[in-house]
Amino acid sequence: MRTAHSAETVRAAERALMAELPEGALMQRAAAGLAAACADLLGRVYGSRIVLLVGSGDNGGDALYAGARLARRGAGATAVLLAPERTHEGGLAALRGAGGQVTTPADAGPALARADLVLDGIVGIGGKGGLRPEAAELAAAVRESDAVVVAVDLPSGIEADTGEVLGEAVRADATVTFGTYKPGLLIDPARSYAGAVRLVDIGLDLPAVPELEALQYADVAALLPEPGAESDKYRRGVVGIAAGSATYPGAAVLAVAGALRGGAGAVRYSGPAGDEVLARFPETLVHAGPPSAAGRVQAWVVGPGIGEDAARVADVLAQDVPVLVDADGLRLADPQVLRSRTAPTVLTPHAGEAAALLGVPREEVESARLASVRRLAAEFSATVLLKGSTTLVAPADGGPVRANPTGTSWLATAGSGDVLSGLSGALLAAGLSGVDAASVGAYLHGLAGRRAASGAPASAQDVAAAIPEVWRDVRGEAPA
Ligand SMILES: NC(=O)C1=CN([C@@H]2O[C@H](COP(=O)(O)OP(=O)(O)OC[C@H]3O[C@@H](n4cnc5c(N)ncnc54)[C@H](O)[C@@H]3O)[C@@H](O)[C@H]2O)[C@@H](O)CC1
Ligand SMILES: Nc1ncnc2c1ncn2[C@@H]1O[C@H](COP(=O)(O)OP(=O)(O)O)[C@@H](O)[C@H]1O
Ligand SMILES: [K+]
Repeated sequence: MRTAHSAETVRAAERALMAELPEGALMQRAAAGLAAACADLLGRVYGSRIVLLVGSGDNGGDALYAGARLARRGAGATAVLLAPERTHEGGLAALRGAGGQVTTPADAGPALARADLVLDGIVGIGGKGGLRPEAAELAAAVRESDAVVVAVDLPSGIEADTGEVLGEAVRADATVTFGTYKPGLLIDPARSYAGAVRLVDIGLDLPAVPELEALQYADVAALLPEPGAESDKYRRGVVGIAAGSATYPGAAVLAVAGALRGGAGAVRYSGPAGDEVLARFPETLVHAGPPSAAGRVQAWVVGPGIGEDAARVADVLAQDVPVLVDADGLRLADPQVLRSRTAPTVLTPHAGEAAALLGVPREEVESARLASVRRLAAEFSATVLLKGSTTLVAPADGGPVRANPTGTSWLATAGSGDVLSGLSGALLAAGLSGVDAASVGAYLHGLAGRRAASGAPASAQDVAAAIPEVWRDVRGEAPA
């Protein structure tokens, strides 16, 4: 599991550790890791030209000490000081001692134009609000340079705790972060400014429960359901799909397509698109009546393409089994009923649906995804999966939010959300908790999207068809 902690948590851990270490030792650990990462990226340090963007705090200090280490190995280093009178003293002395030069933002153009590598030490976890004008101009100037840009701790201008980007920010090719990931490094829009992120251990003792986490291959492999010798289709879990309408039969087909690949023992379909579902997937158990009359089901998916059929949504929500509500179902569900359910409920809105549920503009959800998903989970006492460029999953009980690391913008294709709802619903039926079903579903869905697309457009059906391959990959099994 990759874990991320807030700036406040990091500061508390730093204080505790600094009390036990000699003055400056922690910063030296950070600078050593940073310099090593830069050396890797440069390939050859001797003779390379590096520019350090140095703000007024310790983030600038890290850049200066790392620059001094690289200068001692033969790099030409120039520090651009944003606040010459408030620059980290020790760091500046070290850089000068190693033969580094100093300049001002106004005169930085020629050095930036020649640079092989730019180290962004404008601001780290001490940043507040958008970059101030001079820093913002420097961030914009870096974009014009051909140099490799390495952010110190995080790209200056992103909000460490939320992933918001308030105005101009440094666009990095790589970020070297200290002690732990910061939530903003895992959440869009900020994540897309960070490039490849490398974590440098500086010995912090961090709380076991992080603010944010991201599943990795091994975590997902451990959670995937696997039939045992005594399994039958009911023990593996039966997932019910209440989706589709005369107008949108395809949503039913796609949700069933996702569900059939999700590890449940059987898929029941309830709704008016039974013929279309059977034509494509004869293994589906199709029922014409209301969902509650469809027979035994361990979890329901309700909503994709259901049109205005509020009665079908209410019928599903009244059942005392886990329910995943998506698409039209989110609009038709009675909020009071959602809140009062005792079996697990999973809501899977995209930003527009989330905005409608919260009664705020869509842009507000998109710019503050972490706060929005937490608020939804609290307001509806449900696990909430917020779709988008970084899919986030918030548990109903306020625990750590999960950020999905596998997304791809190729998934932004009609019907791919229906596949996700079926897949996650099947995982719910197989016995995973709401948070695990939603986050494992998003993980596999993202990988399947990448696999199906491989650089060219893929349809939602292709995404569903790629799920078995990525399932095998995650479990480390070679294809038969
Ligand atoms: N505290 C520690 O022990 C360690 C800290 N480390 C580094 O120290 C950083 C935190 O240092 P600081 O607490 O000094 O804070 P920062 O250096 O992140 O930022 C604070 C400084 O930036 C300026 N600033 C704040 N918001 C700004 C904005 N919007 N635009 C322009 N300037 C802005 C402030 O005036 C202040 O001087 C970490 O991100 C990390 O890089 C590492 O060296 C590891 C050890
Ligand atoms: N820019 C993006 N980057 C990565 N994934 C995205 C992006 N935009 C959408 N997605 C994903 O694509 C899927 C689309 O789902 P949804 O919005 O419900 O569409 P539909 O209703 O057409 O199926 C979701 O899994 C979502 O997370
Ligand atoms: K920075």
